[in-house]
Amino acid sequence: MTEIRTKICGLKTPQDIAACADAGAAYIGFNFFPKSPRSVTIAEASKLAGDTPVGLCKVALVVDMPDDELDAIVAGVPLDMLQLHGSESPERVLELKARHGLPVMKVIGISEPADIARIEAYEQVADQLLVDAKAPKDAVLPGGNGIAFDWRILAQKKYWQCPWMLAGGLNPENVAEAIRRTGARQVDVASGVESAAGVKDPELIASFIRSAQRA
Ligand SMILES: O=C(O)c1ccccc1N[C@@H]1O[C@H](COP(=O)(O)O)[C@@H](O)[C@H]1O
Repeated sequence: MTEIRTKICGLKTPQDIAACADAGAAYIGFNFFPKSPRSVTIAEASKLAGDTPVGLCKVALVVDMPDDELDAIVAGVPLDMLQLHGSESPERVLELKARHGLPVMKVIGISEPADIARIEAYEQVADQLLVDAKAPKDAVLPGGNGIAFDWRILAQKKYWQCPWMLAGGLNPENVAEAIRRTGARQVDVASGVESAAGVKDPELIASFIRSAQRA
């Protein structure tokens, strides 16, 4: 059986990093969206990256970020991957891959079956896809809202040409069912492993990863 790989997003403290490493996460996310309760500065992320064990993939989450700001992040933080969580075009994905020499994971928001077709424009240019719930129109955050989409929509998917990850409203209670229903081999969570907005809970992180790996 293939191992399920987990990404824990929005880490802010060395304890968060240790909890993810101890529990066997494959990826950790540093959030650079200023309005998020999970956002970190370049200096904070740089320190956290220094505390991260080798082998744990360090992902920077950015949303439609201008070049000068992203240049500063990439210069200041040792990263392994960029996560584009805005309305970045396929051309922008290619541009950022070339500019920074880092793999890019492009997020596609899903709320109805027609949204699946949007993935096709990215599967040949992105290194990974993150299939997340589309944020409600009035939401402050474009992700991290703890909202799941109807996983049956993914039953209509074909197999994409790059690895993909499932996100949106996942937590220790529902992650195993989400994996079984969608066939995802990688899962991502932010709010579902927190005791309060932006505060990660080591027990919930461990429980999430255990549940995913036993699915
Ligand atoms: O987590 C955030 O604050 C956030 C802000 C802006 C864009 C994306 C964000 N989070 C990403 O969304 C997924 C799903 O979140 P959740 O598990 O439903 O809370 C999360 O894993 C992040 O990649």
